[in-house]
Amino acid sequence: MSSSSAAVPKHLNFITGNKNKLAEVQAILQGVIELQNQNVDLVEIQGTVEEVTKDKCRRAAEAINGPVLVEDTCLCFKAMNDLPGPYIKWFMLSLGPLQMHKLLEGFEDKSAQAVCTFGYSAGPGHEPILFQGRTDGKLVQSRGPTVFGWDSCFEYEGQTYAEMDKSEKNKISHRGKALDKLKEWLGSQV
Ligand SMILES: O=c1[nH]c(=O)c2ncn([C@@H]3O[C@H](COP(=O)(O)OP(=O)(O)OP(=O)(O)O)[C@@H](O)[C@H]3O)c2[nH]1
Ligand SMILES: [Mg+2]
Repeated sequence: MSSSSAAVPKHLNFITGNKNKLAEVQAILQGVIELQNQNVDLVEIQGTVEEVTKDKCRRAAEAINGPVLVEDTCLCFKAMNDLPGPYIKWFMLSLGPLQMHKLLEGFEDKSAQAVCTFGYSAGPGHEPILFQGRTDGKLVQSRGPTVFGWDSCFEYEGQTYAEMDKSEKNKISHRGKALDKLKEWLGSQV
């Protein structure tokens, strides 16, 4: 039987191969809960971000046979009815941050939304619990260091993510907001 009930986790095993994500999650959860990390190459299905994250979470729990935290990040363009969404990684790999803005060149509306969805599962057979954060911004020509994905082409209130201090980004970012919900849930489990 599938169940979402679980005891309070003493630590979280964050399954990701993305070092930049890991660094942000470590910084945001510092002092809240111990974070471990394993890099497991997980198949990512097609679907809504919730479907993608739940499936990723179930696969991760089965792969390590224990409790896991996973995360999937989307970048959605309003002019494209929310595409590329969960498929942004492939656009990043193909275009890179310097050409990303060209995707919306033929559109007046440059609105973009960054969406971060964490999934926690207490182990195989335990239904994943989701925590989602969304930040509205727009797609712009790359400004700032091109260290992390599309940070340099996502502008929020006049600054790209890449132009902000890390702590500033974490306060308003899709990931920061999703982790606020995770922290709230951890607090409510005591
Ligand atoms: O500029 C950015 N600021 C961010 O805050 C951010 N978060 C994720 N990304 C990128 O968006 C795609 C998501 O794909 P994704 O969620 O499947 O990640 P991934 O495959 O790299 O790692 P994981 O699936 O092992 O966790 C990947 O290209 C990531 O590099 C970001 N880029
Ligand atoms: Mg991935």
